[in-house]
Amino acid sequence: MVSTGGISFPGCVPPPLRQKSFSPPSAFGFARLSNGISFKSTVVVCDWAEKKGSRAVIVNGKVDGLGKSECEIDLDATLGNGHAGNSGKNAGVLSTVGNSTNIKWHECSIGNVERQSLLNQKGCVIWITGLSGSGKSSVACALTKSLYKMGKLAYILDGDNVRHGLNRDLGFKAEDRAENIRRVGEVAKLFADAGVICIASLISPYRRDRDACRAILPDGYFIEVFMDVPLEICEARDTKGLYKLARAGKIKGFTGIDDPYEVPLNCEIVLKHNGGSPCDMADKVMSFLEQKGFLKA
Ligand SMILES: Nc1ncnc2c1ncn2[C@@H]1O[C@H](COP(=O)(O)OS(=O)(=O)O)[C@@H](OP(=O)(O)O)[C@H]1O
Ligand SMILES: Nc1ncnc2c1ncn2[C@@H]1O[C@H](COP(=O)(O)OP(=O)(O)O)[C@@H](O)[C@H]1O
Repeated sequence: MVSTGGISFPGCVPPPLRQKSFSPPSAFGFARLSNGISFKSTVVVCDWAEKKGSRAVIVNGKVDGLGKSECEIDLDATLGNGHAGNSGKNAGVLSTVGNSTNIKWHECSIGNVERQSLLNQKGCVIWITGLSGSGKSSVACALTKSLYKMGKLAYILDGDNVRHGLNRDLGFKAEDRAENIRRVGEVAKLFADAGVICIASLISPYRRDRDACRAILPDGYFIEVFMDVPLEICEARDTKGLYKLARAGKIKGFTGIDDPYEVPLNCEIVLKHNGGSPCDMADKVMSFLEQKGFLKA
């Protein structure tokens, strides 16, 4: 555990920021697998293919020696020539991503670098996770106010609020929670690409779902904040009366009562329950943002 300025960094300290395009998923060229096989492909379509373990789809490509014209691989390698996203070389090439066939990424000459200079800040995702009643929304709001006072643009994606609209079709079983997190993760990524400091405040009880959101962002741009507040304290607060209902068996699958919460293992910031007011906690996140260079272009 490393501690800096009162902020705890359990496990690893996030890597230094790298200016990297948020634009995706298509690249020409030459990829290399972990087993040493190199292959030429006209297009590689994937989610952040340069990340180890990402899925990649080779369209119209040839895996040398195997002669496949279309295949799906686990990419455990780096792409030979990086993103083609802003090179313009892939004009006219259609891709397949998930169930979306024949799609093409469109680039604009105004990109996230230009938006960052406009806003004098770097967009990122601050992902606040913790039990119901742990103080997620309070910290999200306090942080937004502090940023606003500094002239920095932030936007909160609160689990409760997003469930009033975009995610109104989802319940609380594990698959629904996973889809809830996935959608919010994708929306948060768009906000970050827009240059906004996006504060996602959701219980997000499963490590795998949170890690999937981290994986779609450039390294260092997903800042996981764990509200380390014991269940007894959350339950004693019970502002909405939900714990009482859950204990009475009137709400089934309530996180912390009869549904799991997986504590983060390597988050960037831990906010302990005795760490002061929501404003004090927001200050710790502010220091982190300052230190990592997010509060300037
Ligand atoms: N079964 C169950 N378990 C947990 N929480 C429940 C449940 N049913 C309703 N609520 C209310 O929904 C809010 C959590 O929504 P999230 O979208 O953040 O949940 S999740 O991330 O999909 O797990 C949560 O809000 P917060 O108290 O702000 O966390 C609750 O008010
Ligand atoms: N740091 C804190 N210290 C004491 N009480 C807090 C703190 N943060 C939040 N609370 C209180 O706890 C309750 C739940 O906070 P909330 O932000 O709604 O949690 P969540 O969004 O995680 O459900 C509220 O009554 C809030 O005033």
